[in-house]
Amino acid sequence: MAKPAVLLIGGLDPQGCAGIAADIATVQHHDCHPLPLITAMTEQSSAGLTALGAVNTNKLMAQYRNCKADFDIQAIKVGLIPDLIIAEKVKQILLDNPGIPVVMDPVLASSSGGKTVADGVRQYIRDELLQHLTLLTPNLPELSLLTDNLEDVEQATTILSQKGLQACLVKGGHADSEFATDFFISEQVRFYCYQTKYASDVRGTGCVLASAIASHLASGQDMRDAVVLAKTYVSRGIRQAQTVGSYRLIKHSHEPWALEDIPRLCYQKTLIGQQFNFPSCPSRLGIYPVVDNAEWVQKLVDIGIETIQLRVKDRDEKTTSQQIKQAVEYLGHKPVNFFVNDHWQIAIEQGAYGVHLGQEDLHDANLKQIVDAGLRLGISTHSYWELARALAVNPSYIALGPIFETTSKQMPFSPQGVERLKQWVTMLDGNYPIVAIGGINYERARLLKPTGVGSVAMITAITLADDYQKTTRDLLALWQ
Ligand SMILES: Cc1ncc(COP(=O)(O)OP(=O)(O)O)c(N)n1
Ligand SMILES: Cc1nc(C(=O)O)sc1CCOP(=O)(O)O
Ligand SMILES: [Mg+2]
Repeated sequence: MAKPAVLLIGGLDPQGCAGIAADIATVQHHDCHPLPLITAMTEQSSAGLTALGAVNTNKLMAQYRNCKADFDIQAIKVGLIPDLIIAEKVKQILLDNPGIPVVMDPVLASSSGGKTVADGVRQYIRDELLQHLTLLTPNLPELSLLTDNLEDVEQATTILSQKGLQACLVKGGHADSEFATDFFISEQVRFYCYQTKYASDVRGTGCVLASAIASHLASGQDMRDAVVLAKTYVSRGIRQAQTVGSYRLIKHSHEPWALEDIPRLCYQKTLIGQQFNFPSCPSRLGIYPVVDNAEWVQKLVDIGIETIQLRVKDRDEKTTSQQIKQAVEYLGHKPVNFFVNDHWQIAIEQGAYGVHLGQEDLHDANLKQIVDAGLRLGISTHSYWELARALAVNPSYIALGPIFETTSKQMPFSPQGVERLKQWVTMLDGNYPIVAIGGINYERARLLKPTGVGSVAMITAITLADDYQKTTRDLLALWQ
């Protein structure tokens, strides 16, 4: 398959640290093809930016037409716009590519100091370009410059969205002593992404972040995943930063991420950095049937199942409560990891071993109450941003699904596949037990075993089996 082409509109830093040079390296590392369109031949050093060096617009447009002639542009990243004439050409290019994701890192002042872009450019970005962008990634000073010194981040981003901006990622949006926090806002969703602070002396990080997001969008990723993946890439790059000349630069690499590289995600400012300490559960939870009544719990535990979930849906409170109570009473002191799906209050009341919650369930659940009651917590994930959300909660295990196509539940996620599961097992190894779920039967469980995943959960493979006892025994023997 052809590599997605990403048009990079920005300035050349002849020292190769920021701007187009950083963009090219990033896009290439994301398996996309960079189309560098240079707006300015800057003169800069560690002492600052001394000249912007806007290029001739006829040359710029001739270069653009050449790119367009041979490549199918899948995303555009915009960086330095040195003057108004170039700004007008950038608008022309954006209008020429309707429906293509556009990420803009508004370079309004060089991080190394010195010359800044003309005042008119700032106004032009606000009045003429914002409405054509998919995402803007300002830092706090840039956000302030674009909104006439508004201090309040949420108010400032609201103003930008009134100008037609679709989404904004404010870097360092809520500066805090321990964490570096970004704020993402779009019409559909708003969230905070936070991480322990890394060294701040690394150059070109804004360019790398925006180019990485553009690359993920070019590859068809969801915006939330593009943001979380790009932030992970930047964090790892900063953690492994290398000294080059007078600078510290991001290391571009394909090495696996460390858990600390992934940002934590939450939906409320008050939850930034809030840690929970759920009790641990075995690192290998084994064969994990998910059933809808207490009778199934009894039948499967009698065969030797040690981890099981009661998932009662669409039943009244009284029946649900009775089912959970019946299962707990039957289990008594048996060494069984008994999880209750969704109904965390009843799980606490009845003294279950743990609770399983999905991402939406997390909005309503009182996690502190679950921790205080000593119950374990499992969380569903189906994407990287959901993983970032789960990590913020620090659960007892993380479920990834659907690994294969499932008929048991309608969901907007395509199958994750075996390779993705393998990647998560490596990444979370030793920190979080993983449960794989979705379309898993005996044959598929056999395929998943070499990934090292500690547990496979299933509904229909057992509950609709011709001979559920034989199927369960076979699965237990396979997972020995
Ligand atoms: C082990 C396991 N993994 C995932 C799920 C799904 O939970 P959730 O996303 O909350 O969806 P519902 O089960 O409530 O429909 C699960 N139950 N168990
Ligand atoms: C309840 C559920 N949650 C999933 C997730 O991906 O979060 S997949 C799923 C259904 C699993 O049923 P079966 O084993 O019959 O495919
Ligand atoms: Mg649920």
